[in-house]
Amino acid sequence: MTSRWTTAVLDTDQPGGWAVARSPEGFLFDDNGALFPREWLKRQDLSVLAEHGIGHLDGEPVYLLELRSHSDVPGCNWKGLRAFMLDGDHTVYKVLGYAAQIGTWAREHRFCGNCGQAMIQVPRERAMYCEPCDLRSYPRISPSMIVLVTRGDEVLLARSPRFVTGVYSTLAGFAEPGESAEDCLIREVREEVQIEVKNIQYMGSQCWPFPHSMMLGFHAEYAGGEIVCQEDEIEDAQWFNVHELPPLPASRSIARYLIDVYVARRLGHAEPVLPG
Ligand SMILES: NC(=O)C1=CN([C@@H]2O[C@H](COP(=O)(O)OP(=O)(O)OC[C@H]3O[C@@H](n4cnc5c(N)ncnc54)[C@H](O)[C@@H]3O)[C@@H](O)[C@H]2O)C=CC1
Ligand SMILES: [Mg+2]
Ligand SMILES: [Zn+2]
Repeated sequence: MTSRWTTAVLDTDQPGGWAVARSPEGFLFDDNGALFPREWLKRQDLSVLAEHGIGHLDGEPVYLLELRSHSDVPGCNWKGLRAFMLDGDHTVYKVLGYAAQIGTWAREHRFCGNCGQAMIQVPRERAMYCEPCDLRSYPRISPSMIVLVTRGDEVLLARSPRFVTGVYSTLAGFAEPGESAEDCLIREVREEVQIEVKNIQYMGSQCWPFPHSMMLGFHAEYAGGEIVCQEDEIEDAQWFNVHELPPLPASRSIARYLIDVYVARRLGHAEPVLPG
């Protein structure tokens, strides 16, 4: 299967193509979605911070206009990336997720972290460059482990105070320097619920552009301990029977995929497919 969306570093001096506009309020959209004819979009009254050529959608070039602030465009509105993730065309969400990560990274790397001088976009490469320091900064990706811990018919799910009311999810956390994926997983499960795990199995990965996580998904079996929730991070954690699950995370998340796969295996149903 050929992919509808491929990333590329495009020359912003070339005319034409599609463009998306991103402000701190999210992406601009109208009845046709979030992709606009680029020449039309550039004629609107937008406070453009930077333009990036980000890839091809169905063979057409796509650009990002990263804005300082949002402004009123007749017939259009602004919407956050999360809303595009929850609903609508998955390929468009992938385009916007990539655009958001490039926009965030370029915005946060306008100045050199070493000497503080202005950095420049490197032509034909996704990098910001400081000439005096000969320093290149590339888009940042933060590896995060996410794990479904199980004990027979039971799955361990937890709530962060940040979650939507009632929703329980798998445990997750960012890798620290010096850790393997497995080290991180074991540490996060210990820190968040004081449970020990065994038989760690890699299940798949997912880009999570909020703002730049790369989720590495695992399954692990319970090996010991009683649940003790980490203060401030975990509001509640419980063992749930696969027949009596609480409200779960969004269907496009890897958290949901990890849960759905295990439930399907226990119940002998067809396994779901991880959204890319
Ligand atoms: N796609 C999915 O299904 C899910 C994705 N996630 C994502 O996984 C990531 C990690 O989950 P959490 O439980 O929030 O992490 P966590 O358990 O490591 O705790 C969050 C804390 O980590 C620190 N932190 C923030 N950004 C960091 C970074 N880039 N590197 C290192 N430490 C950082 C902060 O102190 C923050 O309060 C988040 O981006 C979250 O949105 C979480 C659950 C489901
Ligand atoms: Mg966590
Ligand atoms: Zn510098």
